[in-house]
Amino acid sequence: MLTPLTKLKSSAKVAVVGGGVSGLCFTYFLSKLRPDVKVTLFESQNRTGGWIYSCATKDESGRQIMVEKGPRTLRGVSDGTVLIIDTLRDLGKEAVVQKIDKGCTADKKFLLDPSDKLVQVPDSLTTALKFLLNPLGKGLIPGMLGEWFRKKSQHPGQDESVESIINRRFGNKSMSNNMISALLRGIYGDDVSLLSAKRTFRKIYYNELKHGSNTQAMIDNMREKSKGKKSEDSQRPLTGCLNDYVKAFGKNESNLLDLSNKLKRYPMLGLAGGLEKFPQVVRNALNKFDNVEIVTNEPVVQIVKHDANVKTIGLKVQSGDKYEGFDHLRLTITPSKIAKLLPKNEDSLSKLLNEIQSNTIILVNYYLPNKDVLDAGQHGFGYLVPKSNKNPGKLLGLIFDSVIERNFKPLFGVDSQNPNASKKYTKLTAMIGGDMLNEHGVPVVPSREVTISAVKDALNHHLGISNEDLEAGHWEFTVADRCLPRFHVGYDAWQEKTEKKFQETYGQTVSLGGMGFARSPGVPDVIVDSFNDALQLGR
Ligand SMILES: Cc1cc2nc3c(=O)[nH]c(=O)nc-3n(C[C@H](O)[C@H](O)[C@H](O)COP(=O)(O)OP(=O)(O)OC[C@H]3O[C@@H](n4cnc5c(N)ncnc54)[C@H](O)[C@@H]3O)c2cc1C
Ligand SMILES: C=Cc1c2[nH]c(c1C)Cc1[nH]c(c(CCC(=O)O)c1C)Cc1[nH]c(c(C)c1CCC(=O)O)Cc1[nH]c(c(C)c1C=C)C2
Repeated sequence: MLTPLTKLKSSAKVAVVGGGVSGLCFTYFLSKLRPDVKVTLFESQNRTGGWIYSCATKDESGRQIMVEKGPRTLRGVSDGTVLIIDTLRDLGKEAVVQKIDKGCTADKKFLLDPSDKLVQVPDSLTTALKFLLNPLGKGLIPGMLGEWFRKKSQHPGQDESVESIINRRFGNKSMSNNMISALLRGIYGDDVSLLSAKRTFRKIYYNELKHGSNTQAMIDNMREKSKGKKSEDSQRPLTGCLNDYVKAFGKNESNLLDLSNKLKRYPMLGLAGGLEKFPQVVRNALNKFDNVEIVTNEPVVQIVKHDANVKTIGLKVQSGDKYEGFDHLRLTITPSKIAKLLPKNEDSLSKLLNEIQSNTIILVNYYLPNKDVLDAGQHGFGYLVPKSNKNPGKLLGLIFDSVIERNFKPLFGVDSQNPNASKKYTKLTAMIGGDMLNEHGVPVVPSREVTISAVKDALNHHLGISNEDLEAGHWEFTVADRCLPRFHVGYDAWQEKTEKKFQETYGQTVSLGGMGFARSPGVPDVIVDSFNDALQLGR
């Protein structure tokens, strides 16, 4: 949360709504910090983990396989990733942590050009030249050369769309229509003409606000670096959440600093057996905590607020049971889902929450045993589809899971320990829709058959995979219904207003977490947010 939280009284009772990674980690950190506090976590499904779902299934020959139906990688440069890895170490599971080496095959990202050809996102002089010669690179050089001279926003400090700031800074529409639209689709599943620059493109936004241009920001930062003593990473003290984490749990600071610096060397990390290993490990630990109760298969349907002289808050669940006497309620579900829980007389708060809708993403997994149908030149992390592509299948992008899995290496073990390294198989995940599914603001989801057929066409056209190989594969279809909040222009202001309204209405008895209220929607970010709020409440 952006707003401060007050320390819980001794032996307080806390309710957590949502058993995704936010709710699990908030519960884990708080119940470790404060064994006197009793935490009850409510999860509507029969499993915890939320969108992190490494699904065990069988291929056409009945062989056990795992397909990711949500996230599969974590970025290396993030305090949240340090918290995840250190928690796995604490729980004796560090062996599952895997890294992707910088510059390895799986670190290559591609964009789909207007003629459905893959073009690698530049990571060298050769790939930069190829990119500039492709229509996707149109406007890049003149845009960058003239950036320093272009006018700043007429309304400094006011939010605007990513498309608006990119077109102004780079003096053309090609950048936002091509590379930028693709990159943001690959995180937010939404459109650059709607996404908030202040929230989703902070660097570009604050560079212009503070330095006048990105070029000037680069010059100023280089001057700062040459002025200041370049202290080695290893000597630079931990700051922010990691510093708090060391103090709160009595961690060895240099040990954590080493881990943080080690992780910064890797663009991505993953877990052997799937990313769901992490929420599973945390869940298993929580099952052994005396001060934690986890209630699954029980959707919370209403928050029960009492009149002013009663300081506690209650919850009603779908079965009709009521749970009373909580000193604090932690909500980790999306804003529009929170709105559904509010008492009937809170229209203004409900209206405010409903201003933020979420996009639906369809995930289609393809698995083909014993054959790698991707050409060597296509091996990489995956590809994204820019706005400039016709894109009849409404593809956001496609992840080459088998390439990632073959390139995973144990972070703490010996490199040779990856059983997939020499395996011949193809595993891909197509992500479809996002804002492209919306008709009058409401997601319209095509059938499994229509969607899989569109993905087959796309794999045939974009990657040259034969119909025979496509028909021989195993297919999975998952609708991640309203999974990603829409971070549109004005989102930061909306969050401040909503948190303030919540505190006016509920005082300190409610806090807001999860993707809608963390700095970014990624797993590391929601975990940092969970730790920070648990620390404020539990300090
Ligand atoms: C397709 C996709 C791909 C992604 N890829 C990446 C990636 O590569 N890297 C990355 O870092 N992040 C990625 N993310 C983001 C990542 O999934 C989220 O950061 C993380 O899962 C958010 O966890 P959460 O606990 O905040 O929310 P959720 O996972 O949504 O958990 C909320 C939980 O609350 C439960 N719930 C809902 N309503 C109620 C109710 N009324 N009562 C009780 N329980 C309720 C739900 O069942 C769910 O279990 C991706 C997300 C999606 C959708
Ligand atoms: C094609 C659609 C999507 C792909 N992933 C997501 C969508 C909508 C969702 C998503 N992916 C990432 C995050 C976390 C972001 C953050 O704040 O850390 C979310 C919500 C991770 C991510 N995806 C890409 C990058 C560069 C990152 C950040 C680094 C990391 O965490 O690994 C780009 C990307 N996403 C997809 C593809 C195919 C792709 C690049 C080729 C799938």
